[in-house]
Amino acid sequence: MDEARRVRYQHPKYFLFERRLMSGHGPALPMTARKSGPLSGVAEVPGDKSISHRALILGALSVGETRITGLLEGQDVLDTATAMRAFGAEVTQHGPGEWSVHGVGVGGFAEPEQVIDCGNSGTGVRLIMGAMATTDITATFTGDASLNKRPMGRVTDPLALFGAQAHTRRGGRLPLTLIGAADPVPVRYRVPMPSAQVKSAVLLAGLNAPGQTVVIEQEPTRDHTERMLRGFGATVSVAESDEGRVITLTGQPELQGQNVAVPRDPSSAAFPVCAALMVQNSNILVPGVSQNPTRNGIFLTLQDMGADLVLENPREEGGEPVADLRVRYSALKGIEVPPERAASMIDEYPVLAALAATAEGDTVMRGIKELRVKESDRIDAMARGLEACGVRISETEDSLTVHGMGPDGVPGGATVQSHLDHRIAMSFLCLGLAARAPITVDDGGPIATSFPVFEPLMQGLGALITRDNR
Ligand SMILES: O=C(O)C1=C[C@@H](OP(=O)(O)O)[C@@H](O)[C@H](O)C1
Ligand SMILES: C=C(OP(=O)(O)O)C(=O)O
Repeated sequence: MDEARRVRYQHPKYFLFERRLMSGHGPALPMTARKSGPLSGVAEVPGDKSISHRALILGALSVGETRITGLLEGQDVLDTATAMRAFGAEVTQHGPGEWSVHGVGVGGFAEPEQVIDCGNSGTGVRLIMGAMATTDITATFTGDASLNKRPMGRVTDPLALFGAQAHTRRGGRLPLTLIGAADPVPVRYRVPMPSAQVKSAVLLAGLNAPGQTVVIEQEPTRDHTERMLRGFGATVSVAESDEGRVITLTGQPELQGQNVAVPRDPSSAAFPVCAALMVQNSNILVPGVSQNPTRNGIFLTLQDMGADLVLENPREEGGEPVADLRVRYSALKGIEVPPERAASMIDEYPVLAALAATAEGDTVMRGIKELRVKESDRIDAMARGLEACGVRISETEDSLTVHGMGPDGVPGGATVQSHLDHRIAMSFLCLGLAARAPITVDDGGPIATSFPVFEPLMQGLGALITRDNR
């Protein structure tokens, strides 16, 4: 058995999840959440998914050793680790969350012998396509049924400007083969939608192009790639202009392996935090969560809704601002979420929509069109699921309004479809802890892509969540 598979099989708890995700089909894993007593205790959520992908990819593009602690061992990140091995890096797990990468240097990727299967991960496939697009090699990428529906033209279009060629029969979707540019040229690219994945793919491609690659984003999106590129030794400057945020990268640096301490994931933290705000009399602590300002929109929004959410012990860890989140149950009021905040909380709208159902009044979420091209169409998935649970919603192409029913008002008593989307599954399981009747999600398997310990962690706080196929 190769190293990649061995590492996966070392996680017996998640064996079922991973078997299913690796094969791309198999039995669904229905899960049910029931009305629970107050949640209490300490919720140590796993490492940040965005930073974990980047630590592996930048480690692979560096010379020398990168040591990573706190790596998220979710399936999305494990698939990126497997891909980095296929491109020639040595990636080793030393203990829980402790990994090392011996990189091949910028431009040093080898041509993979196998198809690169990124599973459920948009971040994985888009960043890896960027990282290989300016090397004279060819690779074929695929994913699961969800990823293979998602748009890849948003990445292959700018990569073509460097000289890379994408071939797909599926209208810009996976599976696709990317032929890297033999003589890459640097690029100036204005990202047409708020997307850190597109920005990052262009920056990673720019690494092996001579001269300066410039990426312009109209709205700031998560900035981990810029921060980490600098940390690995690249020259990256950021300037605000009338056009937006202008990021300039000097190509062909020699990146040096680094020590990366991955902070805990704010997107995962949002689930126990919102659950504690739905279940009356809850009081939990979520320590060491990243408070990067490009990621903290959900916490600001919860405070705007009236949440008793206190950031204790703010500090810097591994170059990221972090804090311990103390959350006490609070009766919330619906608000209009500032649309300019959308990019800083894009993955948190599903759980916010669930929480909004238990608030008093309407919660209006606008400027969220990007949610339609995530692991599922998240506006549709939340709208249909909430309706099934007896909650009234209104939606447009780029907005969702949830008409709150108050702390005890959500009927529940439904089975909701998760559409191979971890965040939809977790959001409805959180809502089920506060609804009058249990909520079942048809398939909790994908939760292992980003938050493999969700179930034991929530149970440890007192949440009544069970698997239904025992
Ligand atoms: O760059 C990243 O790590 C991510 C960017 C976001 O996607 P988009 O770039 O599609 O907005 C986010 O939804 C995803 O979970 C992680
Ligand atoms: C959108 C997400 O991930 P990705 O795009 O990497 O699949 C997510 O984790 O919510």
